[in-house]
Amino acid sequence: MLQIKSVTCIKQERCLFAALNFSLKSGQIMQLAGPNGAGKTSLLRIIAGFAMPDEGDIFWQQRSIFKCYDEFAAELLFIGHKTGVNNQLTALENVAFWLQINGYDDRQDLYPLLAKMGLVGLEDIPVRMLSAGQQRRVALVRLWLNNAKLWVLDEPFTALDKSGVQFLQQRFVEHLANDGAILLTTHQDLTTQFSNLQTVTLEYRH
Ligand SMILES: Nc1ncnc2c1ncn2[C@@H]1O[C@H](COP(=O)(O)OP(=O)(O)OP(=O)(O)O)[C@@H](O)[C@H]1O
Repeated sequence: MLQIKSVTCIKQERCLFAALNFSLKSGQIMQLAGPNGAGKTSLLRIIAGFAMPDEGDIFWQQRSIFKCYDEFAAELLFIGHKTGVNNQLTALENVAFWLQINGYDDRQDLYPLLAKMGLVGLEDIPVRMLSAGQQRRVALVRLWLNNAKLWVLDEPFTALDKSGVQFLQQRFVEHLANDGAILLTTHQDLTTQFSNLQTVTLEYRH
């Protein structure tokens, strides 16, 4: 499904990683580990096609993502550090917008979806007035609103409480069972036992 071939990244004359190789198949989850500054976000951004590697290439279904980016992008859901949520809008308005751009029926009842993420009573408040964890919950509603096969998630558990972390991992299980694949960074251990979990660790290189 996804192959990282011989990928090198250099930032400010520091080589973050060199000739990195790994692959991810459908049904698999991969945790990218490593200390602050090791290059995890840089790698995720390259894999999502937002930045070019200094060397190497990323393949999706055997083709370079840089040569078939539109097809790859249609299969990708990237949720990064910045939540991608419009802070001026309410949670409900954000979700209605995502539904529209993903071609879903935007007249459906959105309240149950927000309730799933523990946002009952907060649906109509501008997102900027929510806590960091609540804002992240709004951002993560997107995991229920698309058919992307590959999820690339940078620190998805940040600011979530225990129940949020658990709920998110249940969603991961569903996605993997539907032949999806997940690549994520997290500084905390996953609490769900995933049978198809792989870990890649980036060391901090000086
Ligand atoms: N846009 C940029 N321009 C220059 N240097 C950058 C840029 N983005 C990141 N870096 C540098 O690249 C290195 C790796 O950063 P990156 O964010 O990929 O690390 P990380 O492993 O995700 O860290 P963390 O665990 O703290 O999120 C850091 O030393 C950082 O200063």
